[in-house]
Amino acid sequence: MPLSPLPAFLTQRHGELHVEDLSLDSLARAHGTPLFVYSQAAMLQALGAYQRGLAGRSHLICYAMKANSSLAILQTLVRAGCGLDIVSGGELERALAAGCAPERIIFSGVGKTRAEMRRALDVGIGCFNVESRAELAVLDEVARAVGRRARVSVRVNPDVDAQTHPYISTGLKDNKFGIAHDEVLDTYRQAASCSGLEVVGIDCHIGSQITQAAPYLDALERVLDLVAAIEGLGLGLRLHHIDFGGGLGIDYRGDTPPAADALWAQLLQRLDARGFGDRQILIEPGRSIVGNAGVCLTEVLYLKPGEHKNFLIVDAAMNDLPRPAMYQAYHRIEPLRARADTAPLTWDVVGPVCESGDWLGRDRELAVQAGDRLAVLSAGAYCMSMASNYNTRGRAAEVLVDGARATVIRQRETAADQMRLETPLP
Ligand SMILES: Cc1ncc(COP(=O)(O)O)c(C=O)c1O
Ligand SMILES: N[C@@H](CCCC[NH3+])C(=O)O
Repeated sequence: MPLSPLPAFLTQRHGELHVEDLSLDSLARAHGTPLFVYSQAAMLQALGAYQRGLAGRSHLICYAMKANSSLAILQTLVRAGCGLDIVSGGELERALAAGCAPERIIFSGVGKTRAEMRRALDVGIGCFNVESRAELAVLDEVARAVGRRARVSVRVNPDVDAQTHPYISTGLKDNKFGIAHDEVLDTYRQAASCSGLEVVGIDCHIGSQITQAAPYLDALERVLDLVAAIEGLGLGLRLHHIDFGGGLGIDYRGDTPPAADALWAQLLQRLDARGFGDRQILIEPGRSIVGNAGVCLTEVLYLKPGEHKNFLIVDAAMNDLPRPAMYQAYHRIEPLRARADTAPLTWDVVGPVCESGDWLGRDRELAVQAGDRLAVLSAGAYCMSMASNYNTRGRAAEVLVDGARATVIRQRETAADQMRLETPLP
């Protein structure tokens, strides 16, 4: 697949890669590597495409914070009008710390605990996206015990093939997510009979890194069929909102997902044609907001040319950026400074972690020397939020760029930080 032009926030100036108005090499020198650098303008621009697409409609864009849950990024998006989609008690606390109004928080996930439910009810979140009948019963019990009614939406599994990596497809019968199509009406009957619950919506999320409009259109038709059936049950149910989940893909390697505004123009047309244009629309985008707004900077430690393979050993690794190891994902890799004095060679870009799966890119043509720095592109989503301390490596630092201003939004983690919660034996 041919590579696309660089994302708009990355430009080549005088042979150096810049993010907005700042040289990435200068940022790497100032803050060390590995370093995540995010462009505020890029994420606001991505959000803007959804806001344009849904303008004039009652809607709530709940950024799926699992994609990147940095407090500063959450604040940026919340201040720009986002609600948040959370999947754990930890994310709930972060969402509140970032200043998100509780009623603009929705809670997804198949394994919510009673304690998480209680806390979410105490602060008054907007909606629970319930994923099983057993969860519905527990939520009812917890809500009654604390004297509240939980607003619920049932996450349906529409059995639509999102045509994405099997690990990130969620809307097929074989996936653990959502309530099977055939059980949806009974689930709404159950919900309607629970005094601790208030039915407010329906929800569906079919997967991630979806690069075509067709799966969304299929899912929409199925969900609307269900809305009609639910409201026809004679239980007096009227669904206030319809949540279409997230999942829109980004360009990693010449991928061409539809633009959010264009996709929504199509979806809204169908929604209106089916007579449901008056419902509030919720969406839960993650990757498409932050994915291409971030890069991970890394320094070349050693060149290790070999008979069969040339290895470029860099200081970022699978613990910082797990997507290649987990999904064989492709992330474009670019030198921060162009080099005229070195012939390009084909390299496997690998990290220092003791696993053969610790690679960031394979067979990459690069002209580099030890000490050079590289940018791993499309690293704004599911990189830092999936980072670990494997090999007792500290998590990377993070910088948010706004024009010519760079703000350190997370310090580099030290070994002492990692040991803070442990109790050594006497
Ligand atoms: C329930 C739910 N909502 C939203 C998202 C966000 O997806 P994406 O980052 O692909 O937009 C996910 C992740 O796939 C999810 O599981
Ligand atoms: N972690 C996945 C996306 C998971 C989406 C959450 N359901 C990725 O990096 O592509």
